[in-house]
Amino acid sequence: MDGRDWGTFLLPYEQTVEELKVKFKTMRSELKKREEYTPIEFVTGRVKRLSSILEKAQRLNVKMEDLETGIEDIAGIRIMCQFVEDIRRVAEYIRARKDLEVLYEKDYITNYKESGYRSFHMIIKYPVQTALGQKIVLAEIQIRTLAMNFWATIEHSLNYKYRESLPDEMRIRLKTAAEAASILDSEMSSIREEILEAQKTFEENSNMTTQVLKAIHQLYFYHLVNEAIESQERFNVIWQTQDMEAMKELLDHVRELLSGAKKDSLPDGL
Ligand SMILES: Nc1nc2c(ncn2[C@@H]2O[C@H](COP(=O)(O)OP(=O)(O)OP(=O)(O)O)[C@@H](O)[C@H]2O)c(=O)[nH]1
Ligand SMILES: Nc1ncnc2c1ncn2[C@@H]1O[C@H](COP(=O)(O)OP(=O)(O)OP(=O)(O)O)[C@@H](O)[C@H]1O
Repeated sequence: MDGRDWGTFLLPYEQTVEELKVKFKTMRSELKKREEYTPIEFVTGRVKRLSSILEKAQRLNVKMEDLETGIEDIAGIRIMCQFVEDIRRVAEYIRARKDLEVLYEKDYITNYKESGYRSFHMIIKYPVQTALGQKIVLAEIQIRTLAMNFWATIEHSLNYKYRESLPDEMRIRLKTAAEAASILDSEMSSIREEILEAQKTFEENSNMTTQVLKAIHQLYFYHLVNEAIESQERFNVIWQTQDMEAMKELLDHVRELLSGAKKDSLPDGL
């Protein structure tokens, strides 16, 4: 091992992790304010411990002088999402950023690892402004769902690096647990789709109801009193049954009455 000052070596990585955490936490709160929904649930980050850097360098045959390029995750952040679909959205936001450059991506969701591990990884180049000037460092961004994170956290604590020494039975059970987490993600996504669909239908129905009531009210302005009363009675019946097809027909009918009345009320010659 060389005699470099390891504390100083890690400084730009520490700054990178702090800056990236702030940036993605800010993105979370901004999106929440703008769109009421944010694809980012929470963000964590860490600088790899020296012992882990050295162990990985040995494992990957990276020379000491090549650590900065050979170990890509000395600085790492992790973005947790509620739904699998959110992961693609977050990746899009990252690709569009001007303050970093995506070097490459690893899609362990489509191509999950032998262990069962699922996540979306991006390796980025990040320019960090140090007291000595700009330094470009590599950093890893892991994007995953809460379920993927639950699995990976537990599997990590069971020491994924030494998986080779795990009994086969344990390996298989961990893989089965990863499948279960993936099924949970799919199920939550489909429930979410249905909830969004139901919310949309509710919104459309409530808009139509408002339009019908406004249109009936307008009939009085054109002295179509009988038509207004008859339409209101039809509305009352439809409202009880919540038959939105019939509501649409009523809306069309009242609109026809209104456009006829508007034509009749135009001055001669127009
Ligand atoms: N818990 C868990 N995490 C994993 C697993 N595979 C990868 N990871 C995480 O993803 C990171 C990147 O892994 P890889 O894409 O395989 O890249 P790598 O750094 O060349 O490979 P490693 O030697 O596994 O670190 C790792 O440093 C871990 O944080 C796994 O099977 N289980
Ligand atoms: N990109 C990341 N963002 C946030 N936390 C991470 C990231 N990568 C790893 N961690 C976490 O940091 C802790 C220490 O892990 P470590 O630095 O040994 O890295 P590892 O990625 O798990 O392993 P490897 O040596 O294979 O890269 C673990 O709790 C791990 O889950």
